[in-house]
Amino acid sequence: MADFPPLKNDLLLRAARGEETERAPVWVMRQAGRYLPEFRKVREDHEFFEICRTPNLATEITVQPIRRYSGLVDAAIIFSDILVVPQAMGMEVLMNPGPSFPDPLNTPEDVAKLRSEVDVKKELGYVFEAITMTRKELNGEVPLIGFCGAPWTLFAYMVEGGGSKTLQKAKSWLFNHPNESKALLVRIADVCIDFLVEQVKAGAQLLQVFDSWAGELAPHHFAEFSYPTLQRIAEGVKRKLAEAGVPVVPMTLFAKGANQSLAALAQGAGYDVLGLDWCIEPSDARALVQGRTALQGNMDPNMLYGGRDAIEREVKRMAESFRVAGKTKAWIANLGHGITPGVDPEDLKWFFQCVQKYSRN
Ligand SMILES: Cc1c2[nH]c(c1CCC(=O)O)Cc1[nH]c(c(CCC(=O)O)c1C)Cc1[nH]c(c(CCC(=O)O)c1C)Cc1[nH]c(c(C)c1CCC(=O)O)C2
Repeated sequence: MADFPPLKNDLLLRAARGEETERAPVWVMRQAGRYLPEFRKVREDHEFFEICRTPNLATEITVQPIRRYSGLVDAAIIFSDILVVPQAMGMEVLMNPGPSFPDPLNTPEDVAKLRSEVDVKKELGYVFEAITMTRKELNGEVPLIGFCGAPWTLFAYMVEGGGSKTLQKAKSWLFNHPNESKALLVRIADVCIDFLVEQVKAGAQLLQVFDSWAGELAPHHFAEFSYPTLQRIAEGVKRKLAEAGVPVVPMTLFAKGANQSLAALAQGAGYDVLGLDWCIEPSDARALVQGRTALQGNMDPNMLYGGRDAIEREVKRMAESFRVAGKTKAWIANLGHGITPGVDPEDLKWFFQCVQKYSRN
Protein backbone atom coordinates (compact mmCIF):
# COMPACT_ATOMS: atom_id res chain seq x y z
CA MET A 1 0.00 0.00 0.00
CA ALA A 2 1.12 3.52 -0.79
CA ASP A 3 2.24 5.94 1.91
CA PHE A 4 -0.29 8.73 2.31
CA PRO A 5 -0.24 12.03 4.20
CA PRO A 6 -1.50 11.62 7.80
CA LEU A 7 -5.24 12.11 8.34
CA LYS A 8 -6.07 15.42 10.04
CA ASN A 9 -9.82 14.86 10.51
CA ASP A 10 -10.97 11.42 11.62
CA LEU A 11 -14.48 12.37 12.84
CA LEU A 12 -16.06 10.14 10.18
CA LEU A 13 -14.06 7.09 11.18
CA ARG A 14 -14.69 7.58 14.88
CA ALA A 15 -18.43 8.03 14.42
CA ALA A 16 -18.51 4.96 12.14
CA ARG A 17 -16.95 2.93 14.96
CA GLY A 18 -19.78 4.02 17.21
CA GLU A 19 -17.86 6.58 19.24
CA GLU A 20 -19.05 9.82 20.77
CA THR A 21 -17.65 12.74 18.75
CA GLU A 22 -17.28 16.44 19.57
CA ARG A 23 -19.75 17.05 16.74
CA ALA A 24 -21.23 14.88 14.00
CA PRO A 25 -19.12 14.38 10.87
CA VAL A 26 -21.07 15.42 7.76
CA TRP A 27 -20.95 14.74 4.03
CA VAL A 28 -23.70 14.30 1.42
CA MET A 29 -24.36 11.61 -1.13
CA ARG A 30 -23.66 12.91 -4.68
CA GLN A 31 -21.71 15.81 -3.19
CA ALA A 32 -19.60 15.99 -6.36
CA GLY A 33 -22.37 16.53 -8.86
CA ARG A 34 -24.40 18.73 -11.09
CA TYR A 35 -25.46 21.28 -8.45
CA LEU A 36 -21.82 22.48 -8.48
CA PRO A 37 -20.92 24.90 -11.31
CA GLU A 38 -17.32 23.64 -11.23
CA PHE A 39 -18.60 20.10 -11.92
CA ARG A 40 -20.82 21.26 -14.80
CA LYS A 41 -17.82 23.08 -16.27
CA VAL A 42 -15.79 19.84 -16.44
CA ARG A 43 -18.85 17.98 -17.81
CA GLU A 44 -19.10 20.41 -20.75
CA ASP A 45 -15.98 18.86 -22.23
CA HIS A 46 -16.16 15.26 -20.98
CA GLU A 47 -18.67 12.40 -21.02
CA PHE A 48 -19.74 10.95 -17.68
CA PHE A 49 -17.97 7.58 -17.96
CA GLU A 50 -14.96 9.24 -19.58
CA ILE A 51 -14.54 11.19 -16.31
CA CYS A 52 -14.92 7.98 -14.30
CA ARG A 53 -12.20 6.35 -16.38
CA THR A 54 -9.75 9.26 -16.29
CA PRO A 55 -8.09 9.32 -12.86
CA ASN A 56 -7.01 12.95 -12.90
CA LEU A 57 -10.53 14.10 -13.86
CA ALA A 58 -12.17 11.83 -11.27
CA THR A 59 -9.71 13.16 -8.68
CA GLU A 60 -10.38 16.77 -9.62
CA ILE A 61 -14.15 16.29 -9.29
CA THR A 62 -13.88 14.33 -6.04
CA VAL A 63 -11.99 17.18 -4.38
CA GLN A 64 -14.19 20.00 -5.76
CA PRO A 65 -16.65 19.93 -2.82
CA ILE A 66 -13.77 19.48 -0.35
CA ARG A 67 -12.16 22.69 -1.62
CA ARG A 68 -15.41 24.64 -1.77
CA TYR A 69 -16.55 23.53 1.69
CA SER A 70 -13.15 23.31 3.34
CA GLY A 71 -13.54 22.87 7.10
CA LEU A 72 -17.27 22.20 6.75
CA VAL A 73 -17.36 18.76 5.13
CA ASP A 74 -15.77 15.72 6.77
CA ALA A 75 -15.43 13.14 3.98
CA ALA A 76 -14.76 12.81 0.28
CA ILE A 77 -16.38 10.07 -1.84
CA ILE A 78 -14.56 8.88 -4.91
CA PHE A 79 -16.18 10.07 -8.13
CA SER A 80 -17.40 7.00 -10.00
CA ASP A 81 -20.67 5.12 -10.42
CA ILE A 82 -22.24 1.90 -9.21
CA LEU A 83 -22.68 0.84 -12.86
CA VAL A 84 -18.95 0.34 -13.44
CA VAL A 85 -19.45 -3.17 -11.99
CA PRO A 86 -21.90 -4.30 -14.72
CA GLN A 87 -19.42 -2.79 -17.20
CA ALA A 88 -16.62 -4.86 -15.65
CA MET A 89 -18.84 -7.93 -15.98
CA GLY A 90 -19.02 -7.30 -19.72
CA MET A 91 -22.13 -5.15 -20.20
CA GLU A 92 -22.29 -1.92 -22.13
CA VAL A 93 -23.72 1.00 -20.12
CA LEU A 94 -24.42 4.47 -21.51
CA MET A 95 -25.39 7.64 -19.62
CA ASN A 96 -27.81 9.68 -21.74
CA PRO A 97 -28.76 11.39 -19.43
CA GLY A 98 -29.87 8.47 -17.22
CA PRO A 99 -28.21 5.05 -17.37
CA SER A 100 -29.14 2.74 -20.24
CA PHE A 101 -27.98 -0.72 -21.23
CA PRO A 102 -28.30 -1.37 -24.99
CA ASP A 103 -28.23 -5.14 -24.39
CA PRO A 104 -29.82 -5.97 -21.00
CA LEU A 105 -30.20 -9.46 -19.52
CA ASN A 106 -33.61 -10.48 -20.85
CA THR A 107 -33.58 -14.13 -19.83
CA PRO A 108 -31.37 -16.30 -17.60
CA GLU A 109 -29.69 -17.60 -20.80
CA ASP A 110 -28.28 -14.10 -21.32
CA VAL A 111 -26.10 -14.57 -18.25
CA ALA A 112 -23.80 -16.54 -20.56
CA LYS A 113 -22.94 -13.20 -22.20
CA LEU A 114 -21.26 -12.01 -19.00
CA ARG A 115 -17.52 -12.52 -18.43
CA SER A 116 -17.10 -15.78 -16.56
CA GLU A 117 -14.13 -14.45 -14.57
CA VAL A 118 -13.80 -10.78 -13.76
CA ASP A 119 -10.31 -9.47 -13.10
CA VAL A 120 -11.18 -6.25 -11.26
CA LYS A 121 -7.61 -4.97 -11.43
CA LYS A 122 -7.77 -5.17 -15.20
CA GLU A 123 -11.35 -3.94 -15.70
CA LEU A 124 -11.54 -1.35 -12.91
CA GLY A 125 -7.92 -0.36 -12.44
CA TYR A 126 -8.86 3.21 -13.30
CA VAL A 127 -10.95 3.43 -10.10
CA PHE A 128 -8.03 2.27 -7.96
CA GLU A 129 -5.72 4.74 -9.67
CA ALA A 130 -8.22 7.54 -9.05
CA ILE A 131 -8.47 6.57 -5.37
CA THR A 132 -4.70 6.60 -4.88
CA MET A 133 -4.38 9.90 -6.70
CA THR A 134 -7.24 11.41 -4.66
CA ARG A 135 -5.72 10.30 -1.35
CA LYS A 136 -2.58 12.21 -2.26
CA GLU A 137 -4.49 15.26 -3.47
CA LEU A 138 -6.62 15.35 -0.29
CA ASN A 139 -3.41 15.60 1.71
CA GLY A 140 -5.10 14.11 4.78
CA GLU A 141 -7.73 16.83 5.02
CA VAL A 142 -10.64 14.33 5.21
CA PRO A 143 -11.01 10.55 4.77
CA LEU A 144 -11.89 9.08 1.38
CA ILE A 145 -14.93 6.83 0.93
CA GLY A 146 -14.98 4.01 -1.64
CA PHE A 147 -18.23 2.39 -2.73
CA CYS A 148 -20.13 -0.08 -4.88
CA GLY A 149 -23.75 -0.88 -5.68
CA ALA A 150 -25.51 -3.73 -3.89
CA PRO A 151 -26.12 -6.90 -5.91
CA TRP A 152 -29.91 -6.48 -5.93
CA THR A 153 -29.70 -2.88 -7.19
CA LEU A 154 -27.13 -3.79 -9.86
CA PHE A 155 -29.18 -6.86 -10.87
CA ALA A 156 -32.22 -4.60 -11.30
CA TYR A 157 -30.30 -2.27 -13.65
CA MET A 158 -28.79 -5.17 -15.58
CA VAL A 159 -32.19 -6.78 -16.16
CA GLU A 160 -34.28 -3.64 -16.62
CA GLY A 161 -31.68 -2.06 -18.89
CA GLY A 162 -31.99 1.26 -17.04
CA GLY A 163 -34.09 2.96 -14.41
CA SER A 164 -37.65 1.73 -13.90
CA LYS A 165 -40.67 2.78 -11.87
CA THR A 166 -42.01 -0.72 -11.30
CA LEU A 167 -38.99 -3.03 -11.63
CA GLN A 168 -41.37 -5.40 -13.41
CA LYS A 169 -38.67 -7.21 -15.37
CA ALA A 170 -36.28 -7.57 -12.46
CA LYS A 171 -39.04 -8.88 -10.22
CA SER A 172 -40.28 -11.24 -12.92
CA TRP A 173 -36.80 -12.76 -12.85
CA LEU A 174 -36.85 -13.12 -9.05
CA PHE A 175 -40.26 -14.72 -9.00
CA ASN A 176 -39.99 -16.91 -12.13
CA HIS A 177 -36.34 -17.86 -11.85
CA PRO A 178 -35.44 -17.60 -8.15
CA ASN A 179 -32.47 -19.97 -8.36
CA GLU A 180 -30.93 -18.36 -11.44
CA SER A 181 -31.54 -14.96 -9.85
CA LYS A 182 -29.78 -15.96 -6.65
CA ALA A 183 -26.86 -17.38 -8.62
CA LEU A 184 -26.48 -14.12 -10.52
CA LEU A 185 -26.79 -12.08 -7.31
CA VAL A 186 -23.95 -14.11 -5.81
CA ARG A 187 -21.83 -13.61 -8.92
CA ILE A 188 -22.34 -9.87 -8.70
CA ALA A 189 -21.55 -9.94 -4.96
CA ASP A 190 -18.24 -11.70 -5.59
CA VAL A 191 -17.18 -9.03 -8.07
CA CYS A 192 -18.21 -6.38 -5.52
CA ILE A 193 -16.06 -8.05 -2.85
CA ASP A 194 -12.92 -7.97 -5.02
CA PHE A 195 -13.75 -4.43 -6.13
CA LEU A 196 -14.11 -3.14 -2.55
CA VAL A 197 -10.99 -4.94 -1.30
CA GLU A 198 -8.92 -3.38 -4.07
CA GLN A 199 -10.41 0.04 -3.30
CA VAL A 200 -9.13 -0.27 0.27
CA LYS A 201 -5.71 -1.39 -0.95
CA ALA A 202 -5.68 1.68 -3.20
CA GLY A 203 -6.49 3.99 -0.29
CA ALA A 204 -10.22 4.00 0.51
CA GLN A 205 -10.73 4.56 4.26
CA LEU A 206 -14.42 3.61 4.57
CA LEU A 207 -16.67 1.66 2.19
CA GLN A 208 -20.31 2.25 1.39
CA VAL A 209 -22.65 -0.20 -0.34
CA PHE A 210 -25.64 1.44 -2.07
CA ASP A 211 -28.79 -0.70 -2.21
CA SER A 212 -30.90 2.03 -3.79
CA TRP A 213 -33.72 -0.35 -4.76
CA ALA A 214 -33.91 -2.23 -1.44
CA GLY A 215 -37.24 -0.60 -0.58
CA GLU A 216 -38.86 -1.92 -3.75
CA LEU A 217 -38.86 -5.42 -2.26
CA ALA A 218 -41.32 -6.74 0.30
CA PRO A 219 -39.40 -7.27 3.54
CA HIS A 220 -39.45 -11.05 3.16
CA HIS A 221 -38.21 -10.76 -0.45
CA PHE A 222 -35.47 -8.39 0.72
CA ALA A 223 -34.54 -11.02 3.31
CA GLU A 224 -34.53 -13.73 0.66
CA PHE A 225 -32.80 -12.01 -2.26
CA SER A 226 -30.83 -8.99 -1.06
CA TYR A 227 -29.82 -9.55 2.56
CA PRO A 228 -27.75 -12.71 1.95
CA THR A 229 -25.58 -11.01 -0.65
CA LEU A 230 -25.17 -7.87 1.48
CA GLN A 231 -24.00 -10.10 4.31
CA ARG A 232 -21.71 -11.99 1.93
CA ILE A 233 -20.08 -8.71 0.89
CA ALA A 234 -19.45 -7.46 4.45
CA GLU A 235 -18.09 -10.83 5.54
CA GLY A 236 -16.03 -11.36 2.38
CA VAL A 237 -14.47 -7.91 2.35
CA LYS A 238 -13.48 -8.02 6.02
CA ARG A 239 -12.09 -11.55 5.72
CA LYS A 240 -10.08 -10.82 2.57
CA LEU A 241 -8.63 -7.62 4.01
CA ALA A 242 -7.59 -9.44 7.18
CA GLU A 243 -6.05 -12.28 5.13
CA ALA A 244 -4.07 -9.75 3.09
CA GLY A 245 -2.84 -8.05 6.26
CA VAL A 246 -4.59 -4.82 5.31
CA PRO A 247 -6.28 -2.90 8.15
CA VAL A 248 -10.03 -3.49 7.99
CA VAL A 249 -12.04 -0.31 7.32
CA PRO A 250 -15.56 0.51 8.53
CA MET A 251 -18.41 -0.40 6.17
CA THR A 252 -21.70 1.42 5.64
CA LEU A 253 -24.82 -0.03 4.09
CA PHE A 254 -27.39 2.34 2.61
CA ALA A 255 -30.42 0.17 1.91
CA LYS A 256 -32.84 2.84 0.81
CA GLY A 257 -36.43 2.22 1.86
CA ALA A 258 -35.58 -0.93 3.82
CA ASN A 259 -36.52 0.55 7.17
CA GLN A 260 -38.62 -2.53 7.97
CA SER A 261 -35.39 -4.54 7.79
CA LEU A 262 -33.18 -2.30 9.93
CA ALA A 263 -33.30 -4.49 13.02
CA ALA A 264 -32.36 -7.57 11.00
CA LEU A 265 -29.58 -5.71 9.20
CA ALA A 266 -28.15 -4.46 12.51
CA GLN A 267 -28.36 -7.98 13.98
CA GLY A 268 -26.46 -9.88 11.37
CA ALA A 269 -25.53 -8.17 8.11
CA GLY A 270 -22.06 -7.23 9.34
CA TYR A 271 -22.00 -3.48 8.64
CA ASP A 272 -20.65 -0.86 11.04
CA VAL A 273 -23.01 1.88 9.86
CA LEU A 274 -26.53 1.79 8.46
CA GLY A 275 -27.63 4.67 6.24
CA LEU A 276 -31.19 5.93 6.66
CA ASP A 277 -33.55 7.58 4.20
CA TRP A 278 -35.83 10.32 5.55
CA CYS A 279 -38.89 8.08 6.01
CA ILE A 280 -37.87 6.93 9.47
CA GLU A 281 -37.51 8.96 12.65
CA PRO A 282 -33.86 8.71 13.79
CA SER A 283 -34.83 7.88 17.38
CA ASP A 284 -36.97 4.99 16.08
CA ALA A 285 -34.01 3.75 14.04
CA ARG A 286 -31.83 3.91 17.18
CA ALA A 287 -34.35 1.71 18.97
CA LEU A 288 -34.34 -0.80 16.10
CA VAL A 289 -30.56 -1.12 15.83
CA GLN A 290 -30.09 -1.35 19.62
CA GLY A 291 -26.65 0.24 19.60
CA ARG A 292 -25.25 -2.47 17.33
CA THR A 293 -24.39 -0.08 14.48
CA ALA A 294 -23.78 3.61 13.94
CA LEU A 295 -26.31 5.50 11.80
CA GLN A 296 -25.98 7.86 8.84
CA GLY A 297 -28.50 10.30 7.44
CA ASN A 298 -31.17 11.37 6.99
CA MET A 299 -32.58 14.78 5.98
CA ASP A 300 -34.98 14.76 3.03
CA PRO A 301 -32.82 16.10 0.14
CA ASN A 302 -35.73 18.30 -0.93
CA MET A 303 -35.46 20.21 2.38
CA LEU A 304 -32.53 21.95 0.66
CA TYR A 305 -35.18 23.73 -1.42
CA GLY A 306 -37.04 24.83 1.72
CA GLY A 307 -35.00 27.94 2.58
CA ARG A 308 -32.47 28.63 5.33
CA ASP A 309 -34.90 28.79 8.26
CA ALA A 310 -36.49 25.48 7.35
CA ILE A 311 -33.10 23.83 6.87
CA GLU A 312 -31.96 25.09 10.27
CA ARG A 313 -35.08 23.86 12.07
CA GLU A 314 -34.84 20.49 10.36
CA VAL A 315 -31.15 20.00 11.19
CA LYS A 316 -31.76 20.95 14.84
CA ARG A 317 -34.61 18.46 15.05
CA MET A 318 -32.61 15.74 13.30
CA ALA A 319 -29.56 16.24 15.55
CA GLU A 320 -31.76 15.88 18.64
CA SER A 321 -33.45 12.78 17.31
CA PHE A 322 -30.11 11.07 16.54
CA ARG A 323 -28.70 11.69 20.03
CA VAL A 324 -27.97 8.76 22.32
CA ALA A 325 -28.64 9.57 25.96
CA GLY A 326 -28.41 13.28 25.12
CA LYS A 327 -25.05 12.97 23.32
CA THR A 328 -23.95 13.12 19.68
CA LYS A 329 -22.60 9.62 19.23
CA ALA A 330 -22.36 7.08 16.39
CA TRP A 331 -23.93 9.56 13.95
CA ILE A 332 -22.71 10.55 10.49
CA ALA A 333 -24.89 13.43 9.30
CA ASN A 334 -26.01 13.21 5.67
CA LEU A 335 -29.09 13.53 3.50
CA GLY A 336 -31.51 10.63 3.15
CA HIS A 337 -30.51 10.24 -0.53
CA GLY A 338 -28.37 12.07 -3.08
CA ILE A 339 -28.37 15.86 -3.45
CA THR A 340 -30.25 16.95 -6.57
CA PRO A 341 -28.99 19.20 -9.39
CA GLY A 342 -31.14 22.27 -8.61
CA VAL A 343 -29.78 22.93 -5.12
CA ASP A 344 -28.02 26.26 -4.50
CA PRO A 345 -24.48 25.39 -3.29
CA GLU A 346 -24.85 28.12 -0.64
CA ASP A 347 -27.85 26.31 0.83
CA LEU A 348 -25.76 23.14 1.13
CA LYS A 349 -23.11 25.22 2.89
CA TRP A 350 -25.79 26.34 5.34
CA PHE A 351 -26.77 22.69 5.91
CA PHE A 352 -23.15 21.87 6.81
CA GLN A 353 -22.94 24.89 9.12
CA CYS A 354 -26.18 23.93 10.87
CA VAL A 355 -24.94 20.37 11.43
CA GLN A 356 -21.76 21.72 12.99
CA LYS A 357 -23.79 23.99 15.27
CA TYR A 358 -26.55 21.67 16.40
CA SER A 359 -24.60 18.43 16.75
CA ARG A 360 -21.95 19.85 19.08
CA ASN A 361 -21.56 18.00 22.36
C1 LIG B 1 -28.50 4.23 -8.41
C2 LIG B 1 -27.11 4.85 -8.47
C3 LIG B 1 -26.41 5.22 -9.63
N1 LIG B 1 -25.18 5.72 -9.22
C4 LIG B 1 -25.10 5.71 -7.86
C5 LIG B 1 -26.29 5.12 -7.37
C6 LIG B 1 -26.56 4.82 -5.91
C7 LIG B 1 -26.97 6.01 -5.16
C8 LIG B 1 -28.35 6.52 -5.47
O1 LIG B 1 -29.31 5.79 -5.28
O2 LIG B 1 -28.42 7.68 -5.90
C9 LIG B 1 -23.97 6.11 -7.02
C10 LIG B 1 -23.17 7.26 -7.42
N2 LIG B 1 -23.21 7.99 -8.57
C11 LIG B 1 -22.28 8.98 -8.52
C12 LIG B 1 -21.54 8.83 -7.32
C13 LIG B 1 -20.30 9.64 -7.02
C14 LIG B 1 -19.97 9.99 -5.70
C15 LIG B 1 -20.91 10.96 -5.02
O3 LIG B 1 -20.70 12.18 -5.18
O4 LIG B 1 -21.79 10.51 -4.27
C16 LIG B 1 -22.13 7.79 -6.60
C17 LIG B 1 -21.81 7.26 -5.21
C18 LIG B 1 -22.01 9.99 -9.54
C19 LIG B 1 -23.05 10.29 -10.54
N3 LIG B 1 -23.80 9.39 -11.24
C20 LIG B 1 -24.58 10.05 -12.14
C21 LIG B 1 -24.32 11.44 -12.05
C22 LIG B 1 -24.90 12.53 -12.93
C23 LIG B 1 -24.45 12.27 -14.32
C24 LIG B 1 -24.06 13.50 -15.11
O5 LIG B 1 -23.09 14.17 -14.76
O6 LIG B 1 -24.74 13.74 -16.10
C25 LIG B 1 -23.36 11.59 -11.04
C26 LIG B 1 -22.72 12.88 -10.59
C27 LIG B 1 -25.49 9.41 -13.11
C28 LIG B 1 -26.33 8.31 -12.62
N4 LIG B 1 -25.88 7.15 -12.06
C29 LIG B 1 -26.95 6.38 -11.69
C30 LIG B 1 -28.14 7.05 -12.10
C31 LIG B 1 -29.54 6.53 -11.86
C32 LIG B 1 -27.75 8.23 -12.70
C33 LIG B 1 -28.61 9.23 -13.43
C34 LIG B 1 -29.51 9.97 -12.54
C35 LIG B 1 -28.79 11.07 -11.80
O7 LIG B 1 -28.09 11.83 -12.48
O8 LIG B 1 -28.96 11.17 -10.59
C36 LIG B 1 -26.84 5.07 -11.05
